[in-house]
Amino acid sequence: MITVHEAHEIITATVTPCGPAVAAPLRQLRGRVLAEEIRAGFAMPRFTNAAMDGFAVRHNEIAGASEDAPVTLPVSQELAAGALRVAPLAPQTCARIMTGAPVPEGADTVVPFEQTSGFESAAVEFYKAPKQGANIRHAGEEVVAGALLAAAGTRVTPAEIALLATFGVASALVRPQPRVSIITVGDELRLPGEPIEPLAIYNSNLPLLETCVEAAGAEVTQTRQLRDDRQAIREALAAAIAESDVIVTAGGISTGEFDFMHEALDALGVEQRFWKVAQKPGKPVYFGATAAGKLVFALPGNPVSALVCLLEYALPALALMQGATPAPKFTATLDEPFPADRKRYRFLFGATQIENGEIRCRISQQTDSHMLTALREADCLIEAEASPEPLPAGSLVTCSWLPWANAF
Ligand SMILES: Nc1nc2c(c(=O)[nH]1)N[C@H]1C(S)=C(S)[C@@H](COP(=O)(O)OP(=O)(O)OC[C@H]3O[C@@H](n4cnc5c(N)ncnc54)[C@H](O)[C@@H]3O)O[C@H]1N2
Ligand code: MOO
Repeated sequence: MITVHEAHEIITATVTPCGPAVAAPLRQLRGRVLAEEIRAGFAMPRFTNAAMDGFAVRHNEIAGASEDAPVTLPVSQELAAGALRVAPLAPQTCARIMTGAPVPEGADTVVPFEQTSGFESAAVEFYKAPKQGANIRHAGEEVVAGALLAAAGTRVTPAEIALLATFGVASALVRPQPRVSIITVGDELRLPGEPIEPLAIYNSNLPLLETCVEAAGAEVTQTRQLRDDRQAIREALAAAIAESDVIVTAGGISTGEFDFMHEALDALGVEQRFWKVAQKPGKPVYFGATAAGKLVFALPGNPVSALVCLLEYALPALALMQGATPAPKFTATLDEPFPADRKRYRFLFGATQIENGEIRCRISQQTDSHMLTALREADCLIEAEASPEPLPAGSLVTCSWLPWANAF
C-alpha cells in the first residue's frame, strides 16, 4: 500500500495537459483555462477623458473663482461620451463635458457642474476652482500597452471576461476540456426516480461524480449504471476508454466476490499505477493509464470514499490536464479533537468559520464512509497524518475547500 503523498506524486508524474489549444469566444470562456497569456493591446484609459459631468477649462482662467467673485466663461463646445472629433478648447471659453467624454486639447481641469451656474446658460459662472488637473482620467494611467491582463493557466472567471472585453478581446485560446466517462457498478443501484425494492439503494455516486467533474471544467461524455456483470463492465470500460480521455468508475474495486473492476481493467490493458492507498476512507482507490495515455480512476463505491478520492486525485488531474494548477490547500485551527487513524491518513469533512481573522474548523458528525449526510453544512475536507492519538483541539490541520464552497 502506498501513501497519499506517493499517490499524488504518481498522478502528477503521469498527467499531461490536453492539447492542442482551441479558440473559444468570450461568452464561452468562463470556467475554461487560458492556454495563452493575454496582454493589453492598448493603454487604458484609451484617451484622456472627464471623470465628472461639468465643464472643461484652463485652470488659470478660473483660478480665483469664488461664490462672491464668480468667473464667467462662454461655452464654446459640448462633448458627450462617444464624441469622436474634438476641437481644441478656445482660450477664455469652457466646454460642456460629460463623464467619459474626451477632454479637448488645451483644457487641464474639469469643474463639476454643481460648482457652477449649471448646464442651462450659454455663459457659465464658476463659483469654485478645483485643483489643477482635477476630474481628469489620463490616457494610460491605469494600464500601459502590453501589460499582462491574464497569465496562461488562469481559469477564466467573470473578472477575466470583463478584462478581456475592456480590451476588445473577443476570443482566447484555451485547453480542450478533458472528456470524461463515468461508470457506476452495483446490482443494488437504482436511478433516482425509478421504483425501488426494499433491499435496493439509490445511486448517489453517479450524479455526485458527474456534477463535480463538470464543475471542474471537464466534459462528461457518458454516464453508465451497470450491474455486477463481468462482461457488461468490460464492454462499458472498453467503450469508455475508446471515447474519452479519463474514465472515472465507482464501486467494485475492492476484493469482494463481485468486484470485477480490477480484472476488467487488467484485461483491457490498462496499466495499474497504484491500487490501495493508506488512507481512510478510500483505501481501495485505483489509478491506471492505457498506452495511449487514457487515465482511469477506479474509486471505491462507498459514497464518501468515492467523493474523497475524486477530490484528492481525479479533480487535481483534471486541473493539470487543463493546464491549471490544482486548487491550493489551506490551514485551519481545529475547534475540537480530530480522530486521527492509527495507520492511515485520515480525511473528514468539516465546516469552517472565521473567528478573529483566523479560520477555524469543526468536523462533520457523521464520519463513516457510507454517510453522505456528512456533507450537510460541510465546506471543506480536513486531512491528517496517521497518529496513535487524536489531534487535540487547537491543532493546525490542512484543509481543502469543497469545490462548491465559495462558488460563484
Ligand atoms: N473484506 C474487505 N471488505 C472491504 C474492504 C476490504 O479491504 N476488505 N474494503 C472496504 C472499503 S475501504 C470500501 S471503500 C469498500 C469499497 O468497495 P467497492 O469499491 O468494491 O464498492 P462496492 O462494494 O461496490 O460498494 C461499497 C458500498 O457502496 C455502496 N455503493 C456503491 N456504489 C454506489 C453508488 N453509485 N451510489 C450509492 N452507493 C453506492 C454499495 O451499496 C456498498 O454499500 O469495500 C469495503 N469492503
Ligand atoms: O476506507 Mo473505505 O474507503 O471504508 O470507505
